[in-house]
Amino acid sequence: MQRGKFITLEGGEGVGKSTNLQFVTEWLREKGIAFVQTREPGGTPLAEELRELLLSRREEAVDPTAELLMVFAARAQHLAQVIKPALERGDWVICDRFTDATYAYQGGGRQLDRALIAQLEETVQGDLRPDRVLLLDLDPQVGLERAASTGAADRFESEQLAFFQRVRAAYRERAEAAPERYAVVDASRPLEQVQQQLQSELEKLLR
Ligand SMILES: Nc1ncnc2c1ncn2[C@@H]1O[C@H](COP(=O)(O)OP(=O)(O)O)[C@@H](O)[C@H]1O
Ligand SMILES: Cc1cn([C@H]2C[C@H](O)[C@@H](COP(=O)(O)OP(=O)(O)O)O2)c(=O)[nH]c1=O
Repeated sequence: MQRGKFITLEGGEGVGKSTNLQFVTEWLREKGIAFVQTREPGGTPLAEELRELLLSRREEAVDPTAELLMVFAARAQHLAQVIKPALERGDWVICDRFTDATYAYQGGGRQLDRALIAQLEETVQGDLRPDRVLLLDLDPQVGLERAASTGAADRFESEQLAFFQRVRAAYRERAEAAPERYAVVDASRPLEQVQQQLQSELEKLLR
């Protein structure tokens, strides 16, 4: 049995992740590919509880290292319960955010040491990495304006613009360092053009 493909969708706030996730899953359905759609932080009951803890706004300042460890705790559970079994069955996995978000938000945004993130990545994932990262890239000012129309701000969305500029820079830096694994999609273009590029990226995975 051939292992399924592991695809992740990444980007800052309001880049169009939800809209395009739907496009990707419709494409998978059309192709008749068995897949699991999931998200991080989350994807299992325990990991979803950790997500609630991570996203809820609170009086107490959250220590960045505590935040980082919670993200990886959720990820370990998600990998064991959902992602690895799916890939081993031959299903594809489409995940809304994964470890690139940790490099972007905890590494870029919170300015934590990338070497520490790499160490946890190795411990939690072994050599498992996404086959393809679809990175929706957008000026955070535009993204935050788009996101403002979709509900109350969570703990991350309440950060300042400079935080999201570091998030974007960290994502782009990762994509530039390993262009064979990343598709950088200019999300400032009309949706139709964004989805044309996504489709051609997905079709490459069938070869
Ligand atoms: N390429 C695009 N151009 C203009 N508006 C877009 C584009 N993609 C998404 N949007 C709009 O931006 C808002 C946020 O999109 P959404 O998919 O919810 O983003 P995210 O999940 O990344 O926060 C929605 O109102 C959506 O219709
Ligand atoms: C996976 C992951 C997410 N996050 C953050 C980024 C998002 O602000 C938040 C939740 O992700 P998400 O549901 O994608 O939020 P949104 O739709 O508002 O973009 O979790 C991290 O900080 N580190 C991580 O490793």
